[in-house]
Amino acid sequence: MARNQQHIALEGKDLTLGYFHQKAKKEILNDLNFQLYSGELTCLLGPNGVGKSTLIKAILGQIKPWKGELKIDNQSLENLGIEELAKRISVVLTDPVFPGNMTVGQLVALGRTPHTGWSGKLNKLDREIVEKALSDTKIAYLRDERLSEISDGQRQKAMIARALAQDGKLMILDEPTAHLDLVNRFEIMELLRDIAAQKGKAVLVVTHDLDIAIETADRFWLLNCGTPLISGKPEDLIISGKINQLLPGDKYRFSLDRGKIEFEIRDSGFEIEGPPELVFWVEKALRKAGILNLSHPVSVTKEPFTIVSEGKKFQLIATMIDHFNEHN
Ligand SMILES: Nc1ncnc2c1ncn2[C@@H]1O[C@H](COP(=O)(O)OP(=O)(O)OP(=O)(O)O)[C@@H](O)[C@H]1O
Repeated sequence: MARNQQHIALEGKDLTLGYFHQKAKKEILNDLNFQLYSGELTCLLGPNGVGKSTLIKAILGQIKPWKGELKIDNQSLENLGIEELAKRISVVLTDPVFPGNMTVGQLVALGRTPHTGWSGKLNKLDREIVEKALSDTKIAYLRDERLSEISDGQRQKAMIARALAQDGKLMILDEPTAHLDLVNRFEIMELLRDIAAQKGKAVLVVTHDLDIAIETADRFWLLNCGTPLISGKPEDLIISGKINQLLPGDKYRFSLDRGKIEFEIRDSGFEIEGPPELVFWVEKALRKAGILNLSHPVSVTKEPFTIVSEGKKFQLIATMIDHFNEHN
């Protein structure tokens, strides 16, 4: 969808947030401006303690902004009651507490509560929506399983199914992939991306999982202490170097070539010849082994992988490092 047709589901204007702590004002975020678009998966990234959860609390109406305004569908949050917010925003928070003997089906049905009232009685449409949420998240087979008897990844999908059944136009998830294995982390994020794209929802995910966020997110919001919120396509933020906002100091840098965080590459004393992708891994292993310069030139060849140094040949980096350590 072209930008000028994109629907702004949530907007923050000059937002300042904080807490009252022991009678003193503790400002956490100031003058934030942002727009969250429908149909997109947006990942909110930033260091520990920068205020990501604080921003989520404000969006959920749990804390009031000290300054500025939050708008949902162009309506000020202040004018929306808690019940109205519950219909518009589906939330998956970290470590939710639900009784272990509750079944997956019952949990997902709870998502309908804002629509059914507290009686919790589901009508035909509610039941259809619950079934659809179970099938969209591919956990219909877990319907009768108890929450205490399924895996963390399955429970996370059940929480997402519950949020889907709630059917808010906005979905907010705080670290939904924490504690999951690599495949499940990808699966959850891809599921969220599909939900955004196919159902036109605005999905905001707080995450520390930079690799997977790069693979799946349509947009990043980068938060850092004392700087404005940076919003953009992950690829644009990588190319412009703005992604390095996540890495204060000069110890680490985001490598444009490799697409991940690395130690800042300073001029090394290495003279290694060969295909760049092999030289890269040899240099990395040497640096990790504390070897920061080589007294002799080294060359690397492919197929079979061979390292040649001082007339000696090594088929493994480990053997070369052992040799180097023994003779230096
Ligand atoms: N209820 C509270 N009262 C006072 N200060 C608080 C409260 N909750 C959080 N803070 C402070 O606000 C700051 C931001 O906390 P927040 O939980 O929003 O950070 P975060 O970016 O979500 O961190 P993390 O990545 O570790 O989850 C921290 O300094 C924290 O100590």
